[in-house]
Amino acid sequence: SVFLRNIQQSRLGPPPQPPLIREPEPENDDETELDLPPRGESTALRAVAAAKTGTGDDAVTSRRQFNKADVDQQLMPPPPARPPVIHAVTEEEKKEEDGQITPKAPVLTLDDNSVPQFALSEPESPPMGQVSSSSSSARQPGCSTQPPPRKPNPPPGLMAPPPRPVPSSSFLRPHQPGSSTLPPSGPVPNRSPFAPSSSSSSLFPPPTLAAKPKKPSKEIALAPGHSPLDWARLSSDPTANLRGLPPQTPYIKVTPSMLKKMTGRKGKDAWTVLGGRVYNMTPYLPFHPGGEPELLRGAGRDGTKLFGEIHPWVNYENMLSACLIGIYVPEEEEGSGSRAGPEHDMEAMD
Ligand code: HEM
Repeated sequence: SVFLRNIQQSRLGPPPQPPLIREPEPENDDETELDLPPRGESTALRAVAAAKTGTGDDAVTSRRQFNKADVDQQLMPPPPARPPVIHAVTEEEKKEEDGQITPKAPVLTLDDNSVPQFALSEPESPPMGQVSSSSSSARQPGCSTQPPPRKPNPPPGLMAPPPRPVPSSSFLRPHQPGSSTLPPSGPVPNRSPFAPSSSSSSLFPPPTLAAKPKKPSKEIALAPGHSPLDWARLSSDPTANLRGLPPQTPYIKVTPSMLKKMTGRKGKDAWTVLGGRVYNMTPYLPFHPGGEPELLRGAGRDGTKLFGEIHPWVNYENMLSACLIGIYVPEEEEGSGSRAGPEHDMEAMD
């Protein structure tokens, strides 16, 4: 059996060597600054031991690793000092300490793994390389209302930041002594609907068709109980005698000589002619929205033209139906009688 075992060993060859477990090379030389046992050093020590005692691939590999770690340590410059963890005290935290309750902002810290954030609204933020170079002035943009530190000269090896873009609009240009913040002088587009425009595409009417400025109203404040509604109630009352004539007096013919005496003065009623008919305006005087003096302008004469010039829309026939005296007739017809007959269309009015 010993013989057979030797034969098998000679056929199979030497037993396989255990695989060399190589520890990963240190990628971050920062750890050499810490108290942790440097892996590169332990590898180098093991390589030295292997080089002294053993031969073969293991020893060669260990020697190669030892040389590489040694060379790396000599060639690589020392890493930058690790910046301390910065806790930027925000304004909110200050207020919170004072007892004020305000919405809490998240605590922002800077450590090795955090990437400094830059916003376009903070053009004064230091470039990326300056965050770790000046740890005392490093702040997270937006954490404090204090202005960011003055931008120092970039350290050697860092490119200077690009110049700030100059706004193209003159409105955004910062104020300079001697310059005006007003828009640049020049023709300003006039958007008035009445502005003269060379184009005919405007939807506004031409100035000639635009509404004219209205005259100031001459309406007066009517006395209590003399509103238009009060007049409508009074004029519709059949018991009220608004004609100023004896009751049951028929419609009469009124000549110009008769009319001119009825001016509303000297104890006389105010008669007027509107559309060929004679009305007694006396009971309507305190109800006239334009005032008594205006109404009296038409008394004792034909007020048709004057009435139409002021308010042609007013329906005088309905409003003064209870104040109708008769019809307006020329002087020569007066002798035929004061009572107006059917030939004067007074019957139709009834
Ligand atoms: C003939 C002589 C008259 C003259 C001079 C006259 C004058 C005036 C004036 C100046 C106004 C004010 C208009 C304004 O500025 O808004 C007015 C309003 C008025 N007048 Fe006369 N008026 C006369 C006869 C009458 C008569 C006979 C009646 C009734 C039938 C009448 C009924 C009215 C009414 C209802 C208003 C208000 C019109 C409105 O608010 O739209 N007026 N009048």
